[in-house]
Amino acid sequence: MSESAMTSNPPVAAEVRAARSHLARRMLKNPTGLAAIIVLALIILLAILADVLAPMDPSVANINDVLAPPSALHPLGGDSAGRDVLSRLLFATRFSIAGALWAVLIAAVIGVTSGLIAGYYQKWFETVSVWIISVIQALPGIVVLLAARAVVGPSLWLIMAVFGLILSPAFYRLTYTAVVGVRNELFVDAARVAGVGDVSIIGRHILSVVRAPIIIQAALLAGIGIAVQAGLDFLGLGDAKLVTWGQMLSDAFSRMYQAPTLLIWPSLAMALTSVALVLFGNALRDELERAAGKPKRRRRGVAAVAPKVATEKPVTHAEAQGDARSTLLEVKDLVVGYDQPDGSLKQVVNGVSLMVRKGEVHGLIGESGSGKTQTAWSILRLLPAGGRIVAGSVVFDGKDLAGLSERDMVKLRGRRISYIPQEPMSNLDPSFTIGSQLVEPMVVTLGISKAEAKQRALDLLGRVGLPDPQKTFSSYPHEVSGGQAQRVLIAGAVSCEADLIIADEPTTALDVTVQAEILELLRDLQNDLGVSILIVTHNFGVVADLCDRVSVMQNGLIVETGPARAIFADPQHPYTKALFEAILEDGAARGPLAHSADRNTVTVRSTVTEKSAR
Ligand SMILES: Nc1ncnc2c1ncn2[C@@H]1O[C@H](COP(=O)(O)OP(=O)(O)OP(=O)(O)O)[C@@H](O)[C@H]1O
Repeated sequence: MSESAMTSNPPVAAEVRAARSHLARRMLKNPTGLAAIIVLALIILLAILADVLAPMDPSVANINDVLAPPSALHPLGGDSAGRDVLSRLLFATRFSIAGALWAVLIAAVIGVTSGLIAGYYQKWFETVSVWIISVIQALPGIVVLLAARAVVGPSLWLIMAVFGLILSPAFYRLTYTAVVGVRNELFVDAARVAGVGDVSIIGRHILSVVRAPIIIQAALLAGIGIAVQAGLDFLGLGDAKLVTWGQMLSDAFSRMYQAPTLLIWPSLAMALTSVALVLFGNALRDELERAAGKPKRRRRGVAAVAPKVATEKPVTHAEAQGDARSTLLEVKDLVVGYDQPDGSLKQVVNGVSLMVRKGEVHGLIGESGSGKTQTAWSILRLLPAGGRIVAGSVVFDGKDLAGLSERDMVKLRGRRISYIPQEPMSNLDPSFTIGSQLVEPMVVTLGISKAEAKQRALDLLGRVGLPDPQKTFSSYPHEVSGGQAQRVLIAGAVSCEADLIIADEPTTALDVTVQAEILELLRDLQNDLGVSILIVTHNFGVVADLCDRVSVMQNGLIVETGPARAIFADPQHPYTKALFEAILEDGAARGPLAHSADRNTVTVRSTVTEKSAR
């Protein structure tokens, strides 16, 4: 399948995620949503313009207007003290809405911030915040409010701030769950690898996912806030200096038999606002569900495998003559393990040593589950939760990355070491255009202006073979094919002029024809830029096509290492031989591969190789 053909068949989940970015437009097309937005906008407008619209001062009483019926002077009549009901209703709308919003704001700030931090960083913050949130939830809300009223006095703002604290667990749980769901997304990892800091990742990639559920929650809690505040005022516990719907209700209730209509206005205002808030929340949720259709997000699988201890030394081949390039990356005796719930350690890399020289393409090959990806992630220091470097060193350009602080690693990722992932689509955030995802790391990492970064991104998109860079720049990930997305990620990997690119099976998720094109692109870029590449693969065709040197991995160990040509010519380790037996054919050699004399005498039955040899 060609790239263009693939364009017509983008993954459904990607379409679905992109649809979220059009949520506001969809809400305006949803009749319930639109009606709720109009009603809420009108109510808020009345509250803001109360000073202008109110015919009288809401607190001025006139003995002649006590329980006065509606008239030209008092369109809604007078209350029990002879104050204008319409004016009071307008000001009550202002203070009731402001009180509820204040409580929701406090709840959102506390709940969302702690939920984001606990979900993203986890560890001790999660433990502490869960404990505090559980304590808040265990407190009987109304008792706390009454106690707070006794302590702080009849202040609307202080009481509603305490109510906001009581409401905060609702935001915390929502945000925490959403963040945990998205923090391990590949596009979040990709942003991290590109050198984007935690604050930017949280603000841009994580908050964008949780903001719609937060708005829904805020709408529903605002309704509750209005009801609780009215309840307190109704009981006479509110601030007598501020007119609210609760106070109006309390006043009307005391004169229910003389002037029952007084109950109607504040009740109507409360009911209308609460219903509009609930309908707004429901419409937003419906639109989200319609757009999401519960997309399945891919997560790294956790497979069970028996740990293997390093017992054998890798077979090493004599170095290629005249290769005096200096070492860029040296991994020594690397052991990676995952802490298990029973306290034991599951070892997945058992003492790997390998070396990548400047300007060299090094292949890391082995069967599925042999630990190639774990080795690559260890170099980037991006192991999933629970995983850690147990022993060994990862020396990059003279620095041991295994002992580097996270802050220093952030500076290194993207700038000095970049990453090309296995699944291009999952590594692009569906909510943002491709252009913005290329520009952001360049602005952060290279410190250049947005305009400069845009020009650079357009040049790179052209350089990686995308026919219409401007169009791709403005496209969302679901609007390009898998091959095009991989070209975009390759552009991203070279955008900050990294010295080392770690490519984790960069062609696995692609159609074979596209695989060949991507390998060709990598080869060209490597020749032009002289960048070092560590390529993880289980395909000898890829090694033959690209690599100067190769390390063969089995069960978390390197069993054989050396120049690709030497290993192809004379594999020593039984495992390497077995791998070759599985793929080599006896036919005549097809002739040199296109790019390098050092990589030119290998015969491999591989569509990829065949294509590039053509
Ligand atoms: N989160 C995890 N917890 C525990 N073990 C894990 C975890 N992730 C991976 N592993 C184990 O690490 C081993 C090596 O996995 P790795 O992903 O490095 O394999 P690989 O050689 O890259 O395979 P593939 O080619 O299929 O990607 C696997 O056998 C797996 O069981």
